[in-house]
Amino acid sequence: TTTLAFIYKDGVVVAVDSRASMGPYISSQTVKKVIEINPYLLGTMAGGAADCQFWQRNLGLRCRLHELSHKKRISIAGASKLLANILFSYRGMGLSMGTMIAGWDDSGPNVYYIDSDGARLKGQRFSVGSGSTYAYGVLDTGYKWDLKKEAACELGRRAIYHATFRDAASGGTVSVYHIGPDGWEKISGDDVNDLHYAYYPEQSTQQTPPE
Ligand SMILES: CC1=C(C(=O)N[C@H](C)C(=O)N[C@@H](Cc2c[nH]c3ccccc23)C(=O)N[C@@H](CC2CCCCC2)C(=O)[C@H](C)CO)Cc2ccccc21
Repeated sequence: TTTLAFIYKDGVVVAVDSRASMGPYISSQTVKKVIEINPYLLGTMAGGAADCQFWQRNLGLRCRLHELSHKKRISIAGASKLLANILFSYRGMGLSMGTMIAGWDDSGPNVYYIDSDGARLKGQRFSVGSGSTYAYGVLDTGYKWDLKKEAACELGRRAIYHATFRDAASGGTVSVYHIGPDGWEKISGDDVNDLHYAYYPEQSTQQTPPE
């Protein structure tokens, strides 16, 4: 898996791949690794599939209960704390999760990294999963705080693409989301093979060979 999220001047970019694996076997090329907790909050998933899916859904339920009892949407800090506390309570019991909680609240764009060891970090750029080292190489090289929205989304897309090229446990499609003051929107979903030939047209067999 390769997932990433970063904040910049105009919001938050979240990008993920869609491969699930069981050892060397690719068990799926079409899994969703972004959970839409509410219109302003996204969660990303890496690690044990069942653990991620169960606890992120549980987080969504608890965020909704918070909203109903406080008549106000939960902050990103608050949502990430709910998840961090429950994972901490299960520490040492075998959960395996590396997730990011990203969104826009009164304090603007926010992203937190939370994992099953009990870590909870607020930050500007994170990448989580087996392909994260490759993604960081692209992300850290191309990042600027005042990127335009188009360029920010393309940076996220390219970082995940390059990770899927090198990491056998990442692949399928690259999904890119953007979170702004009006909430999240899905920007794109591209098959990594299409992206490959878009980035390296000279390798495509479709074109006429050079003279
Ligand atoms: C086929 C399949 C799933 C699957 O292959 N499950 C296996 C057992 C699983 O958990 N795979 C993990 C890797 C793994 C296997 N055993 C483990 C024990 C501990 C920790 C990790 C693992 C995985 O693909 N993880 C993904 C993220 C997942 C993908 C599925 C959606 C939720 C996030 C990754 O982190 C990368 C592929 C790198 O492992 C999960 C799933 C959900 C929905 C629809 C289909 C599937």
